[in-house]
Amino acid sequence: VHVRKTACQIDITCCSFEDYKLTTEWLLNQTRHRPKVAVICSSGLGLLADAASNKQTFRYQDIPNFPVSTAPGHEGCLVFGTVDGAACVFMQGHFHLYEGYSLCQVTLPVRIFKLMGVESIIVTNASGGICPDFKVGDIMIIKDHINLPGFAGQHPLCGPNDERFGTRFPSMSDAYSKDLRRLVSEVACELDYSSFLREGVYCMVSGPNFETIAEARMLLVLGCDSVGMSTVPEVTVAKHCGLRVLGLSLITNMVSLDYSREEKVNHDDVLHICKTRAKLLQKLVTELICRLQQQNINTN
Ligand SMILES: O=P(O)(O)O[C@H]1O[C@H](CO)[C@@H](O)[C@H]1O
Ligand SMILES: Nc1nc2[nH]cnc2c(=O)[nH]1
Repeated sequence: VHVRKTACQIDITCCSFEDYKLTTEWLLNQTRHRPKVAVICSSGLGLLADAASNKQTFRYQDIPNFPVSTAPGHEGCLVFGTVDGAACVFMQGHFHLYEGYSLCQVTLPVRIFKLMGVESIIVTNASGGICPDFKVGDIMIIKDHINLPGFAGQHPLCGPNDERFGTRFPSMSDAYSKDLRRLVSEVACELDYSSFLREGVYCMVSGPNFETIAEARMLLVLGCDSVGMSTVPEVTVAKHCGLRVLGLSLITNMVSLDYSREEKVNHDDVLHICKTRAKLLQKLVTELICRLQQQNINTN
């Protein structure tokens, strides 16, 4: 990992292809698992990894080049295992801009997964509901996103493009795989989740503060259904390097759009809702992985 200057002479911490390779080879030497599916577990959802068997766990601090999780509710472990025979890797906790990491560091694990042979990535997060029809505890399949930090130049693909990962100008109109969205909807219906299953647009803000009411109203006008401080960089880098992506967002609170509302969101409440809904999400994710294993979908 080294510091380099971009064209606009801002120092950013960046990884070279050799850095990614070094970490990938280190992991491949430490584990026999060869995952095809990666799951990024959000704030308070590390439990998703509990469904795996034959687990092998690495602390982020022990993995070369890996950042460490500093956000509360993020365990900071990489867990390899099998779900119904399918080899998977789970990130218990991910990284955020607000922790002070560069977007290159935030997205480093995604490229390592790609080099390890992962084909599909399931990204989960906790978010605040903007769509007035949503309720706390809903699970939103992410149909699309708005990359607000990206509009301001905080974009994980800024800087020299490495063609070994993907093209300079990737398409993002199909970032979230239609097949995976259809499959997860089917699985959710079978599990009788329809009453709290939604689909919508996730917006990333950098955080760390929650939204002002004026900001929340702006997001509603922009067409956002929920808002959070993660996911978009990982999804962008995953799509850039050809991974198939599914995004699931747990609505942990409703964002205040009204000055008369006294309730205020806080991270403890976010974590509490994650805890109460984690088992449901775990069932959905594990059932989905089983189905992927059976069907071995090849189209995007
Ligand atoms: O996106 P994840 O990390 O799931 O968590 C969400 O919840 C935290 C705020 O409570 C922020 O990190 C926000 O992004
Ligand atoms: N920005 C933002 N992130 C969240 N993560 C969980 N809830 C929220 C929210 O209301 N706003």
